[in-house]
Amino acid sequence: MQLRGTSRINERGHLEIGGCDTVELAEQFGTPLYVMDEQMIRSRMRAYVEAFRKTGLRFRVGYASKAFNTLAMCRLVAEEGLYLDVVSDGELYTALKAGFPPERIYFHGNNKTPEELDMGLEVGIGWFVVDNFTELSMLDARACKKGTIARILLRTTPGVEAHTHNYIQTGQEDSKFGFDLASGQVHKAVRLSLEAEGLEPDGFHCHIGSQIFEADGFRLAVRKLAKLAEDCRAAYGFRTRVLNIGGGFGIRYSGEDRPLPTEAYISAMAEEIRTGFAGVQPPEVWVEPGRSIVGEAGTTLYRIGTIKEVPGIRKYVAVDGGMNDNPRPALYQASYEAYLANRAKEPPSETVSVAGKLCETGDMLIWDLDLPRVESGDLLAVSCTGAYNYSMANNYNRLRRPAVVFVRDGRADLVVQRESLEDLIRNDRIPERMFSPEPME
Ligand SMILES: Cc1ncc(COP(=O)(O)O)c(C=O)c1O
Ligand SMILES: N[C@@H](CCCC[NH3+])C(=O)O
Repeated sequence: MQLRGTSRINERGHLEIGGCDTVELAEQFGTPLYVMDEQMIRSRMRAYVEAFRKTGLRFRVGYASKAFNTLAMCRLVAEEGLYLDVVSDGELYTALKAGFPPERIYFHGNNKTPEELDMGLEVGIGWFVVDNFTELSMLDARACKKGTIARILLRTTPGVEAHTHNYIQTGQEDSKFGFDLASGQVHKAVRLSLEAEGLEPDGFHCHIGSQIFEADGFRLAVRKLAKLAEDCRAAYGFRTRVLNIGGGFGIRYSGEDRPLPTEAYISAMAEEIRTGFAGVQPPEVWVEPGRSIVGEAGTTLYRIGTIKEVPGIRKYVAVDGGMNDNPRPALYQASYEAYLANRAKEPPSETVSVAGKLCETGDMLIWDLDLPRVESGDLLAVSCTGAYNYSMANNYNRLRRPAVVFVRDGRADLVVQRESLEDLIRNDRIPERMFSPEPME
């Protein structure tokens, strides 16, 4: 059992997070419940800032809010002084409602709608990360119409694709995101944005993948962008002020995962920046981690309900949530670790598989998990659910999305209320014609 952040096992043999007994949290807030270790989130953010400070480079750390975006989370990011990456009007709206300074927000996405561009311009966000030529001209036109100038980064597809354990160099990258580097698309984008009256290009962005465990892919991406920056300086006199290397830093979901320490990723990038910009002022370097800020700080508490044994084959224990609150196992075959929060000191004595409660055979959260003898009513804690769980949760089977609490120093604060049955039908309408007096056949 790996205890992360402020997690520990208390005298009662219960899992405790942020000084709060999880058995009590489950009683107070119900289950399923997302528990977020606030101190751990903050220290993950500070780890990036510290790692960059040591490099001596100018830098910015952004938080990719797609990983977990709520009012309280945006407020926390604001307090920590980070930038915020949003990809929709919904994420932007949440940030603004949380009082996040718009000038520290930047807008991603491969198909921002005209309304989203207008919203960003209206509230004065810091940057748009322009993804394609359609967006380039649309943003220019809309900025001109408003009599303003939009600062932009150009999203590039550098031809580096990183996966958990390795990276590949691709030629003409087949991706829906960004301007392709190999074919020269990005050069055309630089020229167009320099000519555009409503745009001010500040630099480049790339994102090479997610859950990455080595620095080589990031090194190569920096080398490619440094070369691009030099080519654009030589060709158009364009000075790259910002290089955003994206997110994707891996975390440890289970024993096999071996992420590098944050400092190792950042110092590797910094080395490439210094080499790539030798003799000239290096740009400000940005990263935008999501998963590695919140992933390991989240734990989901489930109540175990039914138990079914298929003799000689497998024992299924079912929890009161499933692929609606954590779609990652079903979507990506993601694996998770879990333990009994109410009997955390007991050694494992059986192997079970954890099923969700949804009407899908694929609704399995964990296969072959070693636990003490499980009983109905036990509390299961699944760790590392802070990223892409709440944010990807849905109402399949009309299940209600769980509540979220932030825990810290023995305090538990409800930051997202559990959905109610009423919430589920709030936006439903029955057409008037269905109220017709004629009897239904
Ligand atoms: C453009 C961009 N930036 C940042 C991220 C965050 O990635 P991660 O959560 O793996 O750090 C993503 C998601 O993969 C992304 O698409
Ligand atoms: N949602 C994915 C990652 C995609 C990140 C967005 N580019 C996950 O849960 O791992």
